[in-house]
Amino acid sequence: MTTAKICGLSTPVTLDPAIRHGASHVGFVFFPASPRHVTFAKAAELAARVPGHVAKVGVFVDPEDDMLEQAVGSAALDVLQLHKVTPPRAAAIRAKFGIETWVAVAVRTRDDLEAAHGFVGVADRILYDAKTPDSAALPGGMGLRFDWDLLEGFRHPLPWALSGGLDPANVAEAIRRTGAELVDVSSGVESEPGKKDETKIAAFLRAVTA
Ligand SMILES: O=C(O)c1ccccc1N[C@@H]1O[C@H](COP(=O)(O)O)[C@@H](O)[C@H]1O
Repeated sequence: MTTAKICGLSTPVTLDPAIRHGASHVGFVFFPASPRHVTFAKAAELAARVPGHVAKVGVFVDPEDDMLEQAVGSAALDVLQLHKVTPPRAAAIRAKFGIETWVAVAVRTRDDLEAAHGFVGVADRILYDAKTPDSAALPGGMGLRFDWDLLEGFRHPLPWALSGGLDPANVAEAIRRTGAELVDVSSGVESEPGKKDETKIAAFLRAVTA
């Protein structure tokens, strides 16, 4: 059965429904340039509402150790989701924190998928996400999707998840075409950047389990 992470939650009024409607993972973004960025204090407040069966994922972009320490300490994170890290850096973070570690691989072409092989032994999961333009402020969370057919026949070296441009209308097809066991969404369940929408969250989670 496919499970789902709702990412970029920043208020109790959207976190609670995400949990109630069946998210397996909830994501908190620790990246100041993002409209979904949460402070350590806010993350602590939100994390306290999350029951044990739902995993708390911290989303980071090339983070310093100090940022990771404060986020892990305040929000009792279960998973570190790392964007823009090299395999040696991912290995160092995983060794230091001893927490399940996901690495985002940005995809535009079939060759981009090969980067996943570099993370064997240093990450627990690969998150395939659409590559954003070089000029973009964010490496994710922009509602961009990549060609899912690129995954066809690809021998995944690690457990993986699908993200990038998913929404309530396309997620069922995405799961059918790629066989993803875990899907991740941020902007596709928002009414505007950074503003999560309970109705869209519920529709997304319904579509995942349908
Ligand atoms: O959501 C963000 O603001 C963000 C910032 C920095 C790195 C990653 C971010 N989000 C991740 O991006 C993907 C896809 O998002 P979308 O559904 O296309 O909007 C997702 O994995 C988020 O975790």
